[in-house]
Amino acid sequence: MSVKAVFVGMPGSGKSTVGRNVARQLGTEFRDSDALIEETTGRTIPQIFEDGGESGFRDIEAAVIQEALDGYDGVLSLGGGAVLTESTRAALKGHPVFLIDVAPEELLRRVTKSRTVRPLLVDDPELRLRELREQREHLYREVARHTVSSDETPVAGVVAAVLEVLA
Ligand SMILES: Nc1ncnc2c1ncn2[C@@H]1O[C@H](COP(=O)(O)OP(=O)(O)O)[C@@H](O)[C@H]1O
Ligand SMILES: O=C(O)C1=C[C@@H](OP(=O)(O)O)[C@@H](O)[C@H](O)C1
Ligand SMILES: [Mg+2]
Repeated sequence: MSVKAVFVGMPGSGKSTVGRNVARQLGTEFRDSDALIEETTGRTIPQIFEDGGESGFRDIEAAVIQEALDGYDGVLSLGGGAVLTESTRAALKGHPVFLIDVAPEELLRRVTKSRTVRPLLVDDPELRLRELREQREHLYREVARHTVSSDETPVAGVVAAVLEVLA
């Protein structure tokens, strides 16, 4: 028994949305690391960043992901920075990890429109997205077994592409 699909990629790429829909189509459980973090701590993501900074958040995130993967056979979406933690990258080895790839302009449109507060992007989303991509792109590529492009593809199309790989 092991996880059916894990989603990684930049903040705003659609991991939570696509993961939830893939799970629904497969008739399986869905977990999202950010939702699990909020459930287990009883705090919101922005509060956790305020209290413990990014490093405090990463520690909680890594622990939650380890636990979420243990004996799990559903779908799991990760937060965009989860791959920064080495133990998380190691835990993902051998699993069907999907990278959702989105061009910078479209990513900016999505995070600007989305209601989710992403503390790392609040100041200057365009600049921050560029910096985060530079830091992380190689890590996304390292952990991903499959890459699905989502630039102009509606959610249903991305979900269909994932299901085709899993079929
Ligand atoms: N393929 C897509 N096309 C258009 N908008 C999308 C697509 N996928 C996700 N979105 C939108 O982009 C925003 C960010 O999606 P979300 O699932 O929260 O991304 P992530 O979990 O990767 O940060 C949401 O408003 C969502 O509705
Ligand atoms: O990229 C990041 O470092 C983060 C992405 C967010 O998740 P999404 O990628 O689902 O937006 C959330 O985990 C937190 O705000 C930090
Ligand atoms: Mg998300």
